[in-house]
Amino acid sequence: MKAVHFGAGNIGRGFIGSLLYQSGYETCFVDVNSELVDLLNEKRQYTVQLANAEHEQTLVENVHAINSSKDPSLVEEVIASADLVTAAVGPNVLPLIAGLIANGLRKRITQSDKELTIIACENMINGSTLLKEKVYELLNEGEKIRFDKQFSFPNAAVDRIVPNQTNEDKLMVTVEPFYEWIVDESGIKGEKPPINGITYVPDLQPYIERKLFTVNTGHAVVAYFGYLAGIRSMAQALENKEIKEVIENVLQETSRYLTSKYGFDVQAHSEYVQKIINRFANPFISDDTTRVGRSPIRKLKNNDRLVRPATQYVEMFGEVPVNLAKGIAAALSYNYVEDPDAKEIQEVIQQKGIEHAIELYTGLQAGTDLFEEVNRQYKQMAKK
Ligand SMILES: NC(=O)c1ccc[n+]([C@@H]2O[C@H](COP(=O)([O-])OP(=O)(O)OC[C@H]3O[C@@H](n4cnc5c(N)ncnc54)[C@H](O)[C@@H]3O)[C@@H](O)[C@H]2O)c1
Ligand SMILES: O=P(O)(O)OC[C@@H](O)[C@@H](O)[C@H](O)[C@H](O)CO
Repeated sequence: MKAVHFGAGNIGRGFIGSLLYQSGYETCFVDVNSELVDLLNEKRQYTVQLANAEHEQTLVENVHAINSSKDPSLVEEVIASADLVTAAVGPNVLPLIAGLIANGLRKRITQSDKELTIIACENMINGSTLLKEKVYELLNEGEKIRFDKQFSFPNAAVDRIVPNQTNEDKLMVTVEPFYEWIVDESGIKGEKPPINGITYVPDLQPYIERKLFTVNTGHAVVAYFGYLAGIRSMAQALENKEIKEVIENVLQETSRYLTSKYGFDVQAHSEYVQKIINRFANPFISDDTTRVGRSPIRKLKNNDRLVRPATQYVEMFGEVPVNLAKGIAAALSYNYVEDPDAKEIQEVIQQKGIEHAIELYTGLQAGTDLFEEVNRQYKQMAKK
């Protein structure tokens, strides 16, 4: 079986590539990083190391790579004959790979009527749907009808902490032992991709919200408060009593929303939350607050990990989640100059004021209780 995976980065090699290999796939990575592509083609294998006391290592074999900036037509060819296409490039990059996927699928329909599943493995709600929309924007009406018959873009939730890598071996990836890959099975055309480790569910919404509004909400809050406290290590940030308290309070709010909305068992959910906080503190993993806090404009969007659970909470309980509001204020305060999003937010705040920035980045309306709470918390933080 042949898989094409866009993005040979942390999660691409450390999680998706590894599971694909264990499931019998030969994987072609597609990336724009020449160094990575060349190394993958030279070695044809890489090591995944677990961040635990044993530092267990496994070899991932049967891999090669294509540089899509140099050889786009090769990418289209491999898509035409693939058994699976996956991507983990970041939500903002999905539109940039849509053209290659559209052309690869166009080529495929001239060669066979075999179905194909395309899965975006990004930290966002409806990632594959976004990718599909971007692909379909490039099609004519006839192609859309044909694509609908043959291709599916099921949404997914992926969970495994893979920090930025500092290993001497540039292909080796250190990953946490835990992983979860949940895929929406409704609408898959043909056979569900046989991947050991995927859990197929009939409705992804509870799972993606549970993951994004627990793992990623909690992670982002620790990252922003950690950075603001001058701490660069995620594990160290969690040793700070105030930050630990903030994350616990924030996750109590998201837990109240998630258990009420989806009926998750309260005790089981509380264990899930505790397990996640322990994962963040894994002493064998070295993760940076600036990786976890990266791209705050994306993270502040109204359907992402901070604002979405907050607005849902207001809608469901008629109360303002003050801790989530504090997390949003911390994201707006994040002033790491090497992050282009953080830099832009700080410039907008300086030039146009915090009220303008809250409206612009979160979509919250001035005058609403949530907006005013974020504004109040931001100003309180700025005084410190
Ligand atoms: N690292 C994690 O812990 C983790 C866990 C779950 C989900 N994710 C999600 O996976 C996605 C990737 O995250 P990551 O941490 O692996 O990032 P990363 O930066 O390590 O990897 C992204 C890769 O995509 C490549 N890329 C960029 N533009 C491209 C293009 N046009 N075509 C092909 N490749 C391109 C980059 O060169 C890089 O190798 C993000 O959406 C992230 O939220 C990450
Ligand atoms: O990848 P991002 O920027 O959306 O979020 C940063 C981290 O929270 C994220 O990469 C986690 O490590 C991952 O989602 C764990 O499953």
